[in-house]
Amino acid sequence: DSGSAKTTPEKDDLEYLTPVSIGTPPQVLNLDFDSGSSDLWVFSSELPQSSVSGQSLYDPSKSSTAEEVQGATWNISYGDQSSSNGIVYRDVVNVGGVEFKSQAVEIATTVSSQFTRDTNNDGLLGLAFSSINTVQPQQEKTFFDNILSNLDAPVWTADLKYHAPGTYDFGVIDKSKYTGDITYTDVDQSDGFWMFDVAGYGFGNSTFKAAPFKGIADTGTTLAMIPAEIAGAYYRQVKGAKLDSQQGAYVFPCDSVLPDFIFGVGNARYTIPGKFINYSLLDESDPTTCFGGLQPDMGIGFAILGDILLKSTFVVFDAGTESTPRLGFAKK
Ligand SMILES: Cc1ccc(-c2noc([C@H]3C[C@@H](O)CN3)n2)cc1F
Repeated sequence: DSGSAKTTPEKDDLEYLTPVSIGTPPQVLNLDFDSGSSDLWVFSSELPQSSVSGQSLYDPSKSSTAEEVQGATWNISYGDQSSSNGIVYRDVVNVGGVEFKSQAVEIATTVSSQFTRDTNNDGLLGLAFSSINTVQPQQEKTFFDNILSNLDAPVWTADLKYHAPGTYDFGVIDKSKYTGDITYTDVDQSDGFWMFDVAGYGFGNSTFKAAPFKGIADTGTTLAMIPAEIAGAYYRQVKGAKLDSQQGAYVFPCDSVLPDFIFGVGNARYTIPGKFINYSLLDESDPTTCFGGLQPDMGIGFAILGDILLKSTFVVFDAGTESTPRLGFAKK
């Protein structure tokens, strides 16, 4: 098996939404594929109307193949303190033509206000390791883990783009989506994330600094949260940049020319164009102040390499053969 699904960015590339078919007849929901978590959960007909604002709802009672997982519940919270919880069904799930007949579909009976406000986002599809799936009393597997044995290759890939649709592929590495070689690096899955070593960094007219740090590849995070001292050194190159104490984030004049940011994987070097790092207006009411795509990590012990970084490369999430997972990066 192999398949490919188009993923479309919301405004400012805040998140990328991918159509997923669930049930019989298929109910299509647009999900946020998140390599930083491991639950597939959806807005559902079980939610109170006050929690729904335009999202598509999965209704298991309308699917002839839906089966409730008796007694199972789930409860998850995300980096930004948003959260959701509910009960569990199993149903047919199809992503880009790859199908699994008894995927755990976690239906939300509660969602926090951030999700209610996110009107085009019908739920999340977790692609981190199944060890951090939140279903109790018995953990469920991610879609990737479930389809793995049927895939032509034990991989899924992310080709996210700046202000344009990209693709998530399963079971195939599409050579038309990258240039040059793929550089692979080992993954430490012990925290359930795609965690790897960034070899170092450089920006503007500075030379590359071999200063390794750990980070997770997180398609569900919009920005790139990097070690505070590196973020500080980067924004010192930007005239008028300052750490907005209220936001705990760097802002700068919107007409700033931002330097490119180079990051290393092994011996390879990849460039995040400065244009990507001029992420968005801080506030729609002030057209002169902009918000940075690179921000300091909150001292959690590892960087969170989200879409700002991932969209500058072609990324291979490889489960490996002797279950030694690895990440591959290529230019595009
Ligand atoms: C409203 C909303 C809030 C959060 C998220 C969200 N999705 O993935 C992540 C990151 C952070 C880490 O938790 C795992 N990956 N955050 C999505 C939303 F639509």
